[in-house]
Amino acid sequence: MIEPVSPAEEPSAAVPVVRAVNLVKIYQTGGLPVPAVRGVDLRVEPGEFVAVMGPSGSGKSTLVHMLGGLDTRTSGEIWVDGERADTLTESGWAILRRRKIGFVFQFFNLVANMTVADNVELPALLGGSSPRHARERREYLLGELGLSGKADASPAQLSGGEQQRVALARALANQPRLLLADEPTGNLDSRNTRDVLRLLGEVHRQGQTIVMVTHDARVAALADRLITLLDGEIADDGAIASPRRPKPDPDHGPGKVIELRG
Ligand SMILES: Nc1ncnc2c1ncn2[C@@H]1O[C@H](COP(=O)(O)OP(=O)(O)OP(=O)(O)O)[C@@H](O)[C@H]1O
Repeated sequence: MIEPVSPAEEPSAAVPVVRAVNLVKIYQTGGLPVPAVRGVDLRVEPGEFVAVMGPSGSGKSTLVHMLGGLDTRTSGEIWVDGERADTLTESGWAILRRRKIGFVFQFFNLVANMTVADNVELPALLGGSSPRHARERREYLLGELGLSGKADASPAQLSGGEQQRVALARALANQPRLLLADEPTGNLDSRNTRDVLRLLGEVHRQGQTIVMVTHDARVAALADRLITLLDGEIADDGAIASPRRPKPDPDHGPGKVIELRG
C-alpha cells in the first residue's frame, strides 16, 4: 500500500520558489555607504510571473542579482525553493544556480568563442546532465525557439534577437525552478522584443516561474504581478488586473507552445 504523503513531505507545491526576508544591500563606494536595497520582503510562488519596475537606481538589478547569488547581500535572508541560500559560499551558489536558476540579461552574455549549441549545452553539462541528455535538450530548445539552423554558428554571427533567444534557451537548459531576467528586451528592437516576450509568455504558460526587471510597462504587462521599487524599498506589490498581452506577430504566425519539460 502506498503511504499517504504528509503535508511536510509534499513536493514543493507550497514552498515559494524564492523568498527574501528583510533583504538589505549597502554598497561601499569610496568609503561611503550607498544603500541599494533596504529591507525587502518578497515571496514568489511557483508559476508566478513577477515584473519588477521602478526608476533608475531604485535597486531592481541589485535585488534580482542577489536573488540569484550574483551579488552578495549585506543582511537578510534568501531562500530558493525551500533552501536557505544567503549563507552559501560562492561555490555553493554556483551549484544552486546550476540546479535551480536560469538567468537572462540585457546583453545576452553568450560565450563568444563557443558555438550556439555549446552555449546551450554547457549549463546542462555543468548541471550534471549526461552529454546525450544535454544534446537532446539543446536540440529540443533550439528547435522550439526557431534556431535549429544556427546550432553551429558563433554568437557574433547572430542578430540581437537571435542571441537573446539563444540566451533564453541556455537559461532554460536545466529546467530551472526560477528564471531571473534583467531587462531581457532592453537591447532589442520592437520586433525582437515581441519575439522574446512571446517566448517568455509561452514558458510562463508552461508553468515557469519568472522574475523580470524591466523599464517598459508594455513588457511588464505580460506578467501577472508587478512589484514597484522606490529607493530600494517595495513601494507597491500587486496583481496586474488586466494584463495587456502582446499581440501575435503577423510575420511569425500563431505562437508555438514550448514544452518546458520536453
Ligand atoms: N557595484 C556597485 N557599486 C556601488 N554602487 C552600486 C553598484 N551597483 C549599483 N549601485 C548603486 O545601487 C543603487 C541601485 O542600483 P541598481 O543598479 O540596482 O538600480 P536599478 O533600479 O537596477 O537601476 P537601472 O534601472 O538604472 O538599471 C544605485 O544607487 C547604484 O548607483
